[in-house]
Amino acid sequence: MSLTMSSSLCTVVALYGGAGRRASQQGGYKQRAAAQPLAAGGVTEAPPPGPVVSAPRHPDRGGADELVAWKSIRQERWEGLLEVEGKLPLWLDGTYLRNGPGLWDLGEYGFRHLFDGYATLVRVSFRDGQAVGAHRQIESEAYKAAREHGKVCYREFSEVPKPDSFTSLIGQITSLFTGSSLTDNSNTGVVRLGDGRVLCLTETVKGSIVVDPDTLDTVSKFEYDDKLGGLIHSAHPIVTDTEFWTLIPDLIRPGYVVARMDAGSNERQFVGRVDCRGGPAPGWVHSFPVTENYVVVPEMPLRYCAANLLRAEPTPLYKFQWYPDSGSYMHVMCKASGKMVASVEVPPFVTFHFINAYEEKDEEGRVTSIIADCCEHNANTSILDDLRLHNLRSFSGEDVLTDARVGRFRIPLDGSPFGELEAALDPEEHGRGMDMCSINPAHLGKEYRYTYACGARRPCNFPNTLTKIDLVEKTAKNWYEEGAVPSEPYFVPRPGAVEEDDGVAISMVSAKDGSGYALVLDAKTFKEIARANFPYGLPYGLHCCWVPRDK
Ligand SMILES: CC(=O)/C=C/C=C(C)/C=C/C1=C(C)CCCC1(C)C
Ligand SMILES: CC(/C=C/C=O)=C\C=C\C=O
Ligand SMILES: [Fe+2]
Repeated sequence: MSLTMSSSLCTVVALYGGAGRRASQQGGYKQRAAAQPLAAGGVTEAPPPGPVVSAPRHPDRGGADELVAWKSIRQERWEGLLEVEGKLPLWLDGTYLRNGPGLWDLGEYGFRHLFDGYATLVRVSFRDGQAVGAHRQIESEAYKAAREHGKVCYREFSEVPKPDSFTSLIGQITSLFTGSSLTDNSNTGVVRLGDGRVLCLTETVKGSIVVDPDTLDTVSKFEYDDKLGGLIHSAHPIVTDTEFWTLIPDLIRPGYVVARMDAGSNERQFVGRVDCRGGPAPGWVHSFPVTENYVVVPEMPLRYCAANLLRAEPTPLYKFQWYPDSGSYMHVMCKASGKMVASVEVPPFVTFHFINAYEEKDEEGRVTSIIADCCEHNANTSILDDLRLHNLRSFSGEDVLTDARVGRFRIPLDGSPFGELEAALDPEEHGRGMDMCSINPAHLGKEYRYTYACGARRPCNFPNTLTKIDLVEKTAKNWYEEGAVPSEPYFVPRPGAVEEDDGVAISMVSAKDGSGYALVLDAKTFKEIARANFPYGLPYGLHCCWVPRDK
C-alpha cells in the first residue's frame, strides 16, 4: 500500500523546502502558499502553490460569527508565516503538532459525529520569536478513497459504508473481522516516538501512520512487525524516549493484552494479559495510565458491542453498549513481570482520557496503592452524543454539556476487593467541564501537581475554557474568550526547567469571528503571552505533541 503524497504536493515541498527547521536554516521564514478558499463543502484536490508573500492579517480573516470549529477545513494544505501578537519566548524552539478530525464533508454528504472526520494535521513551528503555521490532510487510504469516490468507503467511528447490493451480510462480517473494512483514518493522536518518528494514531491498529513533522507529508503506514495481531488498540499509547506501551482489547475472549515496544523498533512484545471481570466484552479503552512500575488497565461498563459494530446506522452509543450491572474495575499489572498485582471493583465511570497515575508508598518505601486520575464524565454516557456535530453546531444558549470532573481512583495493593473514585477537586473550579488534558511529561507515572485541560464556562455545549488544575491546592486557573473553542492545552517545558509548571501551554483556538490562532499561555500564571494568527479559521482538533528542534 502506498501512502505517499501526490506529485503536485511534492513539487510544492521541493520548491519551498520543509517547514520550520529547514526554512530557518535558509535564513528566515517565508510564506510558501497563500491561504486559498476551497470549493464549498467538498473533499478537494490540493491547491496549486500560491505566491510567496507574508501572511496578511485580514480584518476579515474569518467570517463573522461562524462556528469555524465545527466546519470542515477549506483547503487540502497551507503553510505560511503567522502574525504574532505579544512576545513568544525565545526558548520556544520547535514544532507544535496537532491532529484531529478536520474534514467532515464529502461533497453533499456530511458526517454526523466529531470523531468521524478525516485527519487534519496543524503545525506551528516556533523559532526566534517567530511562528510558521501549516496544515495538511493525512493521506490515509480511507481519506484517499473518500476523495476519489465522494463517499465513505471504510468503517469510521460512527459511519459505515453503504453496502452495495453485492455485499452480503457474510461479506460484511468477514470484512469487519479481518479488518479490511476498518478505517485507517488516523485522526486522534500524534506522538513523537523515542527514535524521532512521528506517529499519528486512532483506535484501529491499521490507522497508525508515520508523518513528517516539517512537511506534514504522510510518510508511510506504521507496520507492527510482530504476531500480536489485534484490529483495535488504545488510541493513546504511553510513549517515552525509550519505550511505547499499548493496550489491545480482545473481543473474542474478553480481556486486554498489554504490550510494549522499544524505541526504534516496530515489534510490540507481549507483556501480559488481563481477563475482563464483567460483561460480554472489554470496556472501551481510549487511553490508560502507567506508573513507574505498573500498567493500569481500566475496565469501564461502556463496552465494545459486537452487534453495534455490525449496524449500518449509528446507535445512541455507537459501537459501544452500557452494561451498568457488569461492574467497573481497575486492574494493575507489573511492568517487569506481566503479573497482576491488583484487580479492584470501583464505582461506575466514563472516561476517554486518563491524566496520569503514580504510586503511593508507606514509610518503608513499600507501594501501598496506586493513584490514577482521569477526565471523568460522571458515569454518564451522554457525553458521546454531546459530540454529535449537529449538537456542536446548534448552540442555543442552553447548558447542555454533560458534567465532568477530575476522577481520582485509589487502587489499594493490599488485596482489598474495592477501590475508590472521587473528584480530586470541586468540579465547580473548572465549570464542571473536563477533558483533553496534558501534564509535564517529566512527571509521567510519578507524583504530580498540575494538569492542563479544557474546562467549561456555563452555559455551553462543549468545553470552552482552558484550565490549569492544581491538584494539591485543589484550585483551578481558567482562560476564557467569549465564543471561542480552544483545543487541548499542551504543556511544553522550558529547557532546563526545575519547577513542574515552568513552561508554556499551547492551544489552537477556533475563535468566534471565524478566525483561528495558536495561543501561548505562561503555564505558571496561565495568562496569555502571545498568539500567532492563522489567516483563516481552524476546525477543532484533538491531541498534540511537541517536536523540539534539536531532536
Ligand atoms: C477520534 C477519536 O477520539 C476516536 C476515534 C475512534 C475510532 C475511529 C474508532 C473506530 C472503531 C471502528 C472503526 C470499529 C471498531 C470499533 C472502534 C474502535 C470504535
Ligand atoms: C473531544 C473529546 C474526546 C476526544 C477523544 O480523543 C472529549 C470531549 C469531552 C467533552 O467534555
Ligand atoms: Fe483522545
